[in-house]
Amino acid sequence: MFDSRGVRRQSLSGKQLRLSRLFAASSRRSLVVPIDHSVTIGPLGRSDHADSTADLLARAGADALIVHKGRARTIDPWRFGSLGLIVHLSAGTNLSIDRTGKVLVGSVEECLGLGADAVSVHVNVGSASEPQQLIDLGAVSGECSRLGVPLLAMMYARGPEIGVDATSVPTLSHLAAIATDLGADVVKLDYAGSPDQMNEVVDSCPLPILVAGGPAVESDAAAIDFGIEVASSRVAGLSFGRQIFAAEQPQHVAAALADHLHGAAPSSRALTPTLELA
Ligand SMILES: O=C(CO)COP(=O)(O)O
Ligand SMILES: N[C@@H](CC=O)C(=O)O
Repeated sequence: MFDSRGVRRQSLSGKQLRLSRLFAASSRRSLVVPIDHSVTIGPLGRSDHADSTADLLARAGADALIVHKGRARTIDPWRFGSLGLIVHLSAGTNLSIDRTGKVLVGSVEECLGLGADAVSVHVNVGSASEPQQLIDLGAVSGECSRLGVPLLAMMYARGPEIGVDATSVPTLSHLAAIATDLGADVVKLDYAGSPDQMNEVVDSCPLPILVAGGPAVESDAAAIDFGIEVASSRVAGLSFGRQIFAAEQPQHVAAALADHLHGAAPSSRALTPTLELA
């Protein structure tokens, strides 16, 4: 589409518009903070922890929070003035016989009713229930396309007999390919171990990649250094949960990472080509 001056204008879809809210306009990069761990491991703090975490993330300049639907209702809506809301649709617990099993616990429509900007699904490739988890990813991506809602796929190689290195370039590229093929808009992966190796994964994948933080490191400074190292690759951003909410000073770590990402050179894969707005 061209305007009267012959300048090409991208016609917007709901999915593209919502997706653009999750990335900083300056860098096209994103700091997303998941706090969806409580279904798996139990409470992450006091009863108001989700609200206080959303408050500090908004102050720190993070781009979005990932939380389950019921927990989202414990958060003051005013926190979401600048902070995006991603509602997580997967659940599984560490008390289960199948600790890598995941089931869907909500619908995209329900998340829209909560005000979500996007939804997320977690898939453990290699789990005994991998086939059902793939069915669920495909079904949610279909619903997301119909309703114009971005889908973040959290892809991990996890299972009792996983016969590959879960963070190798081939494995991470395979996980990213599954997310791409089944219709996700953004994929979250473990770190490949070095910026060069992460760039190999980026080069295999048309989707923006966010890197997960993994278990909290021993100091806030180490968490920040780790995030800066990851961000020196061409990934679209960070999805750091425990590195931030388990930090001694979560707001300090989140602010340092958000500042770094937003001041950094744009990632070439930060947004899909259809998201170039002008
Ligand atoms: O899957 C996860 C949260 O959704 C794990 O995130 P972290 O490794 O950053 O804690
Ligand atoms: N994303 C995980 C929770 C955090 O570790 C899940 O869906 O189980």
